Amino acid sequence: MIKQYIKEINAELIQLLGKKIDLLRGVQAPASNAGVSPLQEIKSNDDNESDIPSILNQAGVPQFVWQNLVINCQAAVKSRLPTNLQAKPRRVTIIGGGGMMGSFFAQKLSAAGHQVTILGHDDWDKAEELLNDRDLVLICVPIEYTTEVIQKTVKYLSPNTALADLTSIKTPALKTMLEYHSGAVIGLHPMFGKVQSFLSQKVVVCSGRRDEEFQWLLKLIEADGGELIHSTAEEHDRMMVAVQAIRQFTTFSLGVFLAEQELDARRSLDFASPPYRLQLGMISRLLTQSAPMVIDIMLATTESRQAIGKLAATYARLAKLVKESRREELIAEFGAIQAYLVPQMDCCLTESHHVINALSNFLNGKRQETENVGANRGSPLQKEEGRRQKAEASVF
Ligand SMILES: O=C(O)C(=O)C[C@]1(C(=O)O)C=C[C@@H](O)C=C1
Repeated sequence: MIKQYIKEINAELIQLLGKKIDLLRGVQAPASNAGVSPLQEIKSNDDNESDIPSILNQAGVPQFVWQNLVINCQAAVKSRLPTNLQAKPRRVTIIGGGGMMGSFFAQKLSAAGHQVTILGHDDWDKAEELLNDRDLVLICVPIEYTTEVIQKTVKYLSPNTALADLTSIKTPALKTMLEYHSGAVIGLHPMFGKVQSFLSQKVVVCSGRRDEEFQWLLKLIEADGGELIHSTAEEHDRMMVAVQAIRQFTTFSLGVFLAEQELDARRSLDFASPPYRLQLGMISRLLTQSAPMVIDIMLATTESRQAIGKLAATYARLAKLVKESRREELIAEFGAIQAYLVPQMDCCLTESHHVINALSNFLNGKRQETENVGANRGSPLQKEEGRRQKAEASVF
């Protein structure tokens, strides 16, 4: 009885969500002659959202449930943007297509109807066949081999083949591609590790030559919800000092330090605040990446090596203040970064609230699961309650 009722509610919810997503897709349309797009119209009407907290309250729906729904609807709207991907199937070879990023691109390109071949490191005897007459060759090998592989690859390419690479440092790769290949060239850097789709992920695009020959590929990324960031290779590499080298060094060195201290990480998690959990999460994530890639990103440019050296000097200066208990000076340091960084980073604060909310939801789900399993091991009464909770959870 209850099961049937929940099924009906689910069906109603799904229908309504479908309606909302379709409607939002419709309002993504550009501005009409009157000059205001439907999306601008919705955004300008703040009253739309102002009564939501009280409606949620009356219905007994926690705020986070609603927030997650809103975010996921927005993601669905983006990922379902109409595309013209079916236009023309391309012949693509991915060099290094067996790695995480290479196989991600291989899967996305195949799913969009393109003919994808992989050239792995043991396949160079078949290079002639695998690289000849391609629309696109995508180089996706570790940073340390990129330049060498580009030089090896171009010998097999016709000027009609477009050449792109996905490496994390763009200046040397783009320079080598332009120097050795006379056809279309572009440098791409997907700013993510393991993901299921391009949704809300950024891909940096560094123009090389005849960008128009890559439009079908860039559209494919956008149609899957990705965001393209156009930049020169030099600007990209400068930005990577903060975005990658410094951040990875900070995470890496914290990991090294915690291991040196023989931290009982598992036990510490029993006491963990959400930010501490996230910090350990970042270390774990770093450790799933390839060690040479992480280290090569830190060593990539003179600027990144120098910046890491300066960071160490800042640590040393602040550590001295801490060691000597110079409280007022440390508070002044805090004030200085508040004044400089806070006005530039308000969106990051909001995002951190979302991440922490999502983490709390996830942990809550896990705790309920454990309690259910525990209940299954208990008395007949506890077992019955456990079964009931489990059945409810699976129906929903
Ligand atoms: O772990 C992640 O999700 C990452 O974003 C990985 C990450 C990064 O650390 O910035 C690693 C290397 C790539 O060049 C891009 C992204």
